[in-house]
Amino acid sequence: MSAKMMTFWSLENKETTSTQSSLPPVVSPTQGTPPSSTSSGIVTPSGTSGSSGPTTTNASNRNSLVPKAGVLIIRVCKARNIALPPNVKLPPIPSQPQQAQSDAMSQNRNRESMTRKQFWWMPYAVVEFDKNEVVVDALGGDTYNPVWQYRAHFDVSRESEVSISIFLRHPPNPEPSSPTVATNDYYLGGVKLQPSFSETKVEDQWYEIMGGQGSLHLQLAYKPSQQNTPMTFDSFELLKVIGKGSFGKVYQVRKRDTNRIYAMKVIRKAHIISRSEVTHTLAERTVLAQINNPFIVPLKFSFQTPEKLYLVLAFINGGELFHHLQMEGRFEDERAKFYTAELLCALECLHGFNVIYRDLKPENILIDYNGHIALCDFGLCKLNMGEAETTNTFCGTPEYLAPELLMGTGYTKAVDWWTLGVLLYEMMTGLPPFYDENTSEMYRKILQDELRFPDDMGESAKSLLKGLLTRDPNTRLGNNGSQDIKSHPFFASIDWRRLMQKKLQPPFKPSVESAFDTSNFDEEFTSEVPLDSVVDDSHLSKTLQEQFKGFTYNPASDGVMGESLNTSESVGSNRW
Ligand SMILES: Nc1ncnc2c1ncn2[C@@H]1O[C@H](COP(=O)(O)OP(=O)(O)OP(=O)(O)O)[C@@H](O)[C@H]1O
Repeated sequence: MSAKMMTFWSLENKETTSTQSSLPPVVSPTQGTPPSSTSSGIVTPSGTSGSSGPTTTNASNRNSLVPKAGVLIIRVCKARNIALPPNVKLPPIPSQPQQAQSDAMSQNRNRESMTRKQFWWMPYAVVEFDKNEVVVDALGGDTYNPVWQYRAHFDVSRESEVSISIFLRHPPNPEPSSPTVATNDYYLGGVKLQPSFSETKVEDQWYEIMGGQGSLHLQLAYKPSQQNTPMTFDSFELLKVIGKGSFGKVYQVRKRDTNRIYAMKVIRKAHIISRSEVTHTLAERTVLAQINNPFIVPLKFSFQTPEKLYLVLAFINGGELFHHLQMEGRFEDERAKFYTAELLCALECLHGFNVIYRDLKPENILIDYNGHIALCDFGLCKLNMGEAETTNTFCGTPEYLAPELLMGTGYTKAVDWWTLGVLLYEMMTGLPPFYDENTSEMYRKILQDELRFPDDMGESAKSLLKGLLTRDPNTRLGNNGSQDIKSHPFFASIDWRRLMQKKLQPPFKPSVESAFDTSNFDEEFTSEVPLDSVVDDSHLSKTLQEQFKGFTYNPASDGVMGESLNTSESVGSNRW
């Protein structure tokens, strides 16, 4: 595959939008008619009920039943009668030398003396709430009746499902000298549930394990925040540097009170002002805070100091798609299809909110612990793009630029379908379709060259790619709605409803040891000492500072968690 690609956007080209025909009203997700694209599964038409906002197929809509910010305490107790997937034959389990293998019943009495260990024969659980994942190793029990007795606190900033997935590690390779083959751990099933955000209720129940056998004992309790403490940098401990973008660093951090691990993106105000990027940065914050889609990285909090802006996001620890594609060269068809389908749902959701993403590329796609997609980096997205609206800003990443963007004749949401085609092509072949080391030559190829496919590519993949990589955006597949892409034969095996519920088992699960694990991130970053630099450009004028009004987002102190996508300047509080 090509080297890491840099996003750019032209400074000469001011962000402009023009409307070609009479527009449908630009609708905020919190008011009136729902966004036009409703098939993402997140937003469904609200017209029938006459309600004041979109409703959801699951409880992931933060505009309905929005809980007050607080902490959700989840205790994963134990499971019983778990079964291994058919055809899995395990080697003999070593005799039980460790104390952790003692009888499950003694766990509660004797917990402190036991250690959690990664015995391959003991299932581990991945607990997830709002894309925040905790890996829990067993304390005792056995393969079929593991005991975890683990309690985790999750920050609640919006309504989200709790998901518990149970896995078994692969037994060690009996011939250590043979090359290691990356294998997925065995998935033994899981439980998804909608927690009650009622203060008084403690849920204590056995749940049937779906996608496997047996049942799981869980306890859940929700505590709303008591105080209105503003979030500050000191609420977090910096752990590692995990990435660098054009505007600053991204850190892995630990929130001191709940112990949860997050990604913190730090942006210098002076830097974005000098590059006229304030609008984009505020757009990123607005989109992330508003959109609740299973394949988009959620924003948990944002705050600011006179010098810097801080975005606190769920930490997605399986690494960038770029990292995995680089290691493997290209992906099997099924894997490329799965990622494309999840990304299609993310883009469809953004388009439904009249947002164009504009910067799809393997570097901006993260893989979560279970192997699902999480789209990050909304620094280039464009808001308020109704169906008929065009914009002109020349921005993106050279390899992924759509022809109409290169022509400078204005472009619409359809640019995202072109980039989805480029990405699918790159995942299946290892290189973007019109790749050339010389950028000018690459632009020429994007505009003129015939689209070529390797001999071994299947007919339905070719047909989909031809559709998405159609130069004329008006006849490009997806231009009349994302459903046309979903209905393409290439996706015939995808059950879109189950995909949106994250019920399709990902074809690849990254190897992640714990929530702290950064092994899927570039050592170039993770080896760096994590320090938030002191900057002395704190003399931004009051007028300049005014531009950042509304950036701060801390549901715990704001109290209310719903907000509108179209009012980036007026939401949240201005507290710095
Ligand atoms: N939520 C997250 N979880 C884990 N890693 C993340 C997260 N957000 C960002 N990263 C890492 O940090 C890198 C840089 O983040 P991001 O792309 O948002 O920064 P940027 O400054 O906008 O970059 P660019 O210059 O590409 O626009 C990502 O490619 C990814 O590796």
